[in-house]
Amino acid sequence: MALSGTCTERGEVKIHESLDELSTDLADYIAKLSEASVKERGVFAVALSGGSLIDLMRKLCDAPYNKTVDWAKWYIFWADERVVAKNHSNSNYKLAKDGLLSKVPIIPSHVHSINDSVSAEEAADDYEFAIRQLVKTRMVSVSENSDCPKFDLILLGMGPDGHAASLFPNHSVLSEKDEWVTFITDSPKPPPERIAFTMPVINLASNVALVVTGDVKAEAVHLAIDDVGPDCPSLPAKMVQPMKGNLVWFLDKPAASKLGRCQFSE
Ligand SMILES: O=C1O[C@H](COP(=O)(O)O)[C@@H](O)[C@H](O)[C@H]1O
Repeated sequence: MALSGTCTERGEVKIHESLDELSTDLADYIAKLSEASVKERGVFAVALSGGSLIDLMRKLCDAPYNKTVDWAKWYIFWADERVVAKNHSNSNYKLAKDGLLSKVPIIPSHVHSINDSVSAEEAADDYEFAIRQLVKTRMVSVSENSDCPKFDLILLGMGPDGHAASLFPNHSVLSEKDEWVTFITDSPKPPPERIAFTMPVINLASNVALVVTGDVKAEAVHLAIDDVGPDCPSLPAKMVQPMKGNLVWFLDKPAASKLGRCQFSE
């Protein structure tokens, strides 16, 4: 069973006894959001990341979710992508295709991957243009006070350095306010060329989940969630603060091992 604690500005924090338990809880959370969104808007616009997240989503491919989720209503995006060919082992698209998308009946034309045959800058521009068209048709919802996209769910991982999507600590793109999709060519983690949703787009989503496992990430989890005072470095994961949406952290015990702030109850 997950131990759950609500930390006011930092969202709900769920700590799991095992990766198996976390995967079940994550599948349940995504399935419930999908059901609510399809009921309310007729569609579910979800942005994926790469890394360990996709394997942790694996239970969605099994019963009951493979049958109960309304896959035909899903629209898939990437909160970050590496600018490599789609069949490259570094591609977040390939990871998701192999681990999830090829195993459930998602409509291929609903899968919005990046153009990988251009530069990172052009890929970011192309992707933003594609999202703009889908915002016009409301396949992606729009925020109340701007023309910005409001994804039903953005699923993020976090690196040991606190990076989320491909937004790395101290990088200038962290302060990007005008673009929806940005690019980098100097990622400290290979491959160097990547695109990512900007912080404003992440923080306008209706729901954001940060899915983080392993003791190598415990210090960054502590810095991102606990109140560590004014000297706390500005971590991308800490900057994930949905303005009106809900934030949920899915952690395993090793990732949560340095957390001090939350009081948890079963
Ligand atoms: O490079 C990336 O890393 C992060 C974290 O990956 P993880 O394997 O440590 O979970 C991932 O969320 C992001 O999508 C990816 O491009």
